Amino acid sequence: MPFFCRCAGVLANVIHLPLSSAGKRLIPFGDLAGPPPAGEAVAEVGARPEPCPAGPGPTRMSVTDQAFVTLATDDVYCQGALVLGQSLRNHKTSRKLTVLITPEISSGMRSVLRSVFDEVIQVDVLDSADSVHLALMQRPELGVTFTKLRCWTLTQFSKCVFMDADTLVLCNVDELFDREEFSAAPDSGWPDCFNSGVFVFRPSLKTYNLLLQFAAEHGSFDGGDQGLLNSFFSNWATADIGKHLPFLYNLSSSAVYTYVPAFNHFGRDAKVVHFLGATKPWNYKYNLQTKRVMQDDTTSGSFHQLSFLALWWNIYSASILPLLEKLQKMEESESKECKHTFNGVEITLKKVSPCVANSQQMPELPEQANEINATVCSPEELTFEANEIADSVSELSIHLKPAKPTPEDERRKWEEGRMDYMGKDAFEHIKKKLDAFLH
Ligand SMILES: O=c1ccn([C@@H]2O[C@H](COP(=O)(O)OP(=O)(O)O[C@H]3O[C@H](CO)[C@@H](O)[C@H](O)[C@H]3O)[C@@H](O)[C@H]2O)c(=O)[nH]1
Ligand SMILES: [Mn+2]
Repeated sequence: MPFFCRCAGVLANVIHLPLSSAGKRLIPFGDLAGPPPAGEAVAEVGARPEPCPAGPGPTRMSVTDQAFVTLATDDVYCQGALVLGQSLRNHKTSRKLTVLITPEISSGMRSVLRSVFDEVIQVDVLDSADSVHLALMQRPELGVTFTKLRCWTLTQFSKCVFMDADTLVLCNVDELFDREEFSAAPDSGWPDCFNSGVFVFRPSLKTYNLLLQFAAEHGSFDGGDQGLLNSFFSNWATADIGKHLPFLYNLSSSAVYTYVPAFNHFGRDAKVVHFLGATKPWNYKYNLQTKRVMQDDTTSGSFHQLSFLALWWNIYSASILPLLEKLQKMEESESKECKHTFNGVEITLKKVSPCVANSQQMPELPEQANEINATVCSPEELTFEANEIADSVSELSIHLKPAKPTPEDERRKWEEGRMDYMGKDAFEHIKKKLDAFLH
């Protein structure tokens, strides 16, 4: 059987569709915290009066002049946009789903986006090119987030909710459209500023032009859109509490880590999780069989963070991967890996031994969390299990495809004495080149 067929079989075997199993709301930490005390959800100041409904509610009348909007300027951020869009669909939003993309997005990815979003709209990149301020945040890549400002040009809609491609909704959040421009939640790093990962706005060319003018005159204090928008909507902190979204609508997964008691107390009502910071869900690897996120030297996370990450990957493997598969059959490869390759992105499905997988993941887990306890294998078991069930265990990861080295890179390598003696710089290859040159 060709390997891609076996991969498909593996997927069919191990992936469950937790989000479509109606009636169950996926709160990864719910079981740990026990049942909510009566009336707790109503006691929150400024939040919606009833708790997050359990699972998708009844289908609502669709509202065509309002939309959730996100942005992706490359195929990697598209993976995030797809999971966000799917999470909004899973929770039966009644609003349109729109994604802004830039010319760099591959045609394959565009067609996948079209199967999740109602509208895929191309815009040109706006870049702050403000390396000094971006360096302060240690995020030189965030200049392109100025492209977010393009969302004000979507004047076919009367009101929109912008959501970063690294956010995920945990329940229906259509009530956000009851808010006015400019509503946003506090930033966990500096709560007198809002975080620009989730905000309510009214598209308007007038506002758009004012924003561009403001950007040209004042720049952004952090080099990204968040600094600019905070300076532009500068009375957010003090003017109207109605424009302060509860933190539950933009729960930064890193804040969970800094105030654990608050998270334990309020976290069950979280509605939107935001994976802000340099490490995104797609930088982790995911074990399809155990449904757990794996860590290596470059990634880390608390138990709660890992639970949110697992939720992201659940949606990715259950709903997004099949769309990618439809588009492009996974290739057979000698290293027992299936790969989807898009413009600059490789999505890899790899067979691994379960014990190897388990040994890499989750640090210490709370005792109650037995449903996600790691399997501990002795060396004998390891050999046995690797032989017996390696076939049924798969690992999923998303990578940036390494860019081809330029001729300058190659020359520098030679100058620094770092030749690839065993590969393309092996004597036989050099001889071939010389022969070709001489003849
Ligand atoms: O190369 C990129 C970078 C960003 N984005 C989009 O812009 C958003 C913001 O970038 P992100 O990496 O999510 O930034 P954060 O780690 O969330 O950092 C913070 O700082 C950013 C810059 O000010 C703000 O845009 C964010 O909302 C704020 O949470 C993403 O979600 C994407 O929608 C891209 O499409 N391509
Ligand atoms: Mn973000």
